[in-house]
Amino acid sequence: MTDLIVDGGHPVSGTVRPSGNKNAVLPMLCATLLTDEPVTLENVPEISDIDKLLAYFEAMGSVIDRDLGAGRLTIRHDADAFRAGKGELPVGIRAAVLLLAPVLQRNGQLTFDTTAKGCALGVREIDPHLDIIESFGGRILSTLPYEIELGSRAVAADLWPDYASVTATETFAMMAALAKGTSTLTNAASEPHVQALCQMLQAMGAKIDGIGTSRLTIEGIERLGGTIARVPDDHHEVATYLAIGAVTGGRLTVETDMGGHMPLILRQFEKLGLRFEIGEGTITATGWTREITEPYTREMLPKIEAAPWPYFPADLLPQAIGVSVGCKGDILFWNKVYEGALGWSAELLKFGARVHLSDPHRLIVCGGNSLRPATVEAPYIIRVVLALFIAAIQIDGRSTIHQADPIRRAYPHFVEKLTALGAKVRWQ
Ligand SMILES: CC(=O)N[C@H]1[C@@H](OP(=O)(O)OP(=O)(O)OC[C@H]2O[C@@H](n3ccc(=O)[nH]c3=O)[C@H](O)[C@@H]2O)O[C@H](CO)[C@@H](O)[C@@H]1O
Ligand SMILES: C=C(OP(=O)(O)O)C(=O)O
Repeated sequence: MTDLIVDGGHPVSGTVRPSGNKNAVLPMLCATLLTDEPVTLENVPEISDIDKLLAYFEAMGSVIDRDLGAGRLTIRHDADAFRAGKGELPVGIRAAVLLLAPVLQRNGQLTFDTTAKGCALGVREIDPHLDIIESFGGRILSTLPYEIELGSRAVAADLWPDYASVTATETFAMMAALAKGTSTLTNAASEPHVQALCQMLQAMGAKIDGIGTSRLTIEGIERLGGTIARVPDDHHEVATYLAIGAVTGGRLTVETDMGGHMPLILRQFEKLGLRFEIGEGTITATGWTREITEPYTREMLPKIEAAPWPYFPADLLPQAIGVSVGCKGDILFWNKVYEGALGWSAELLKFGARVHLSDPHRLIVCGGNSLRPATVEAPYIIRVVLALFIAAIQIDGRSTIHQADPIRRAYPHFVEKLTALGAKVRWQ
């Protein structure tokens, strides 16, 4: 069942709890390889990327005890079991690249031939990861497949990469935590999920300064221990549910402790006419004016731009685009991260929207159109399925989204959660 059938025009109202953040739980799971002691993760979401990662761990001989209902998972990698394992690195998930550092730290060598591509957003580079590994003393012996060796203990490094990469910062943290000496990373990514990984490493004994900033300093230690860590709620999911509630004319409350991370995100959706109420541990979408906030600078087009944290996240830009097709005015969306993240936007024309792709990074959506239900094709991009869904659910009548299953990578029980809130949506 890969198609989503959406009967739009019904209010989505009530209260929902978000799941754990995919982009936090994946590096946290990979970091469990840095110790032989058990690690317990709480608030673990039921998503397909985790299933792939756990299948790999099991094939390598790791011991996993997962309580799906409680969202709890305990994992232990005995040194010998993992060394002798015959698992293949998972494909179709970007997080495969997050296995390079901890597997090297554990086994001293690694062979891989996966391209570690997840969503089809353009080139998904592995160079920043390999640069970091080489800086810590790793040697690339061959390419395609890549054979990497880390003969002895990693040696501390000072790095200042071209840009703030989420997964490359996580690779840095996993190399530096066990390296000999003190390492620094300037131009570090600081997304909530990067912070969550660093906090978990700290709880395992790592000495990390600068969490949440663009400069990380890590004093390496000889061994890390087990811990119990909670995966943070997914701020992307929080914003997505709020958008769905608002565009359907519902009143939707999300219960979460992520409010501190949300001000800039909510402000971008407010530019599209969404209205919110902030409570103690809750955010409620209360309405949608459809009016786009006009800048005082009259010669400027209203715009929403996505870039590395603390900017508006690239993983929320599609959802904002999905809202905007129902607005009355014009607005520019600017993806400063990916060079191939907007090609799907022609699908919006099928709903009767008017969009203009200025270049691979910029899209102008012209509002005020009368929209109609449509059958659309989703690319292999999780958040674009949500964009098409948000467009569909605001329009009276039945729409179909083909190949919608990438949402299983990040939005657990999507249909069940929405059905409980009054949405008319099902898999087919
Ligand atoms: C498993 C995981 O955590 N995936 C997330 C991670 O992917 P990932 O870590 O792959 O994304 P990066 O932060 O490396 O950025 C992706 C690409 O954008 C380009 N780039 C990025 C930043 C920049 O300032 N300049 C620039 O050119 C580079 O081509 C880079 O390869 O971060 C992305 C950006 O938040 C998110 O969309 C992904 O969901
Ligand atoms: C782009 C995403 O994921 P990945 O990097 O895992 O493909 C995403 O979570 O939106």
